[in-house]
Amino acid sequence: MSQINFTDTKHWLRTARTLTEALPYMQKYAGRRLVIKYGGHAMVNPELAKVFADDITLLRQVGILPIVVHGGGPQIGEMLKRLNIQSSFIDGLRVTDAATVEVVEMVLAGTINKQIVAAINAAGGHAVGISGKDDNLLKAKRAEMVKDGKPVDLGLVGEPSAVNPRIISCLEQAGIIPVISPVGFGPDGQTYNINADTAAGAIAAAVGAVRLVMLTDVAGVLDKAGNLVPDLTASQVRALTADGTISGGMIPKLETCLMAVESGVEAAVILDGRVPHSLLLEIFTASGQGTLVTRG
Ligand SMILES: Nc1ncnc2c1ncn2[C@@H]1O[C@H](COP(=O)(O)OP(=O)(O)O)[C@@H](O)[C@H]1O
Ligand SMILES: CC(=O)N[C@@H](CCC(=O)OP(=O)(O)O)C(=O)O
Repeated sequence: MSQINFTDTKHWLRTARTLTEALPYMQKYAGRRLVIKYGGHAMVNPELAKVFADDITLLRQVGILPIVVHGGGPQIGEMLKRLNIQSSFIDGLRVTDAATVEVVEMVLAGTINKQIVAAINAAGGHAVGISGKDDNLLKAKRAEMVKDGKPVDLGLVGEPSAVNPRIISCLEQAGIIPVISPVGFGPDGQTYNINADTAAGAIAAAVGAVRLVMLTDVAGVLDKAGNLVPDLTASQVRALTADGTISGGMIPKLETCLMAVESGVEAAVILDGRVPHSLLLEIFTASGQGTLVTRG
């Protein structure tokens, strides 16, 4: 519905018509938490990365509480290649040995986390980067996977066993945007590689987020003919998974969306991170973007 040019956030904010359109949504989301999963594929373009930082900053400036949980799968892959460490995925999850988990933590909690933090701060926001290890944010246990009736050993892949969101509240109270890398730790101090979608979903559920937004590199969930599916309920997601329409990285993404909406998050959205300002378009306009997942 909106014909406004979204390529410049400041222009967008100055436009009275846009403000009129956005105001009810600003009021709806004011003071509420929005968990934004920023996928590794969505962050490879530096111009889009700047736009993302602008949008996150803007959300905070209008009184919404964004929590960024980031991935970095392609960037981990590049570093593993440089180090001559072989890597493979099963149903969207990286099989992770001791050498791999070291690289995962280095790339996610080091390079990528700090890039995002620096971009938000350069955009005029206040961001602090943490990982799941900080203040016990993400406790993890070894992930269990069964494929074709047989158990699959993914190594040091973790799934959240407990989320302690205290550090998030502390940062928010100080006006700071938390930027979280999905590295967790087990009871014995073992570092676990948690898929960023899974971590974002667990955090969204634990903090009572109003929405979980997943920024990725496709328009949303596509059907077998390649057309965008605008809305999905839990039973439809299960059917699309069973008939193979959904594969690879889309599997943990949709499983997470289901878990989130079943845990009280109002809705989860899979959005095209390649479209400038898709986040603002989704949050502040009536014409939703991507695929909206609800309990149904
Ligand atoms: N039905 C589907 N619709 C859209 N994408 C799908 C579907 N099935 C599998 N995919 C794959 O899932 C990918 C998104 O997952 P992933 O690569 O893990 O993204 P991210 O790095 O953003 O987490 C898409 O690029 C696409 O290749
Ligand atoms: C267990 C597992 O698969 N962990 C992921 C963590 C990063 C991630 O999820 O990044 P994206 O969101 O960019 O895919 C990995 O090692 O690639």
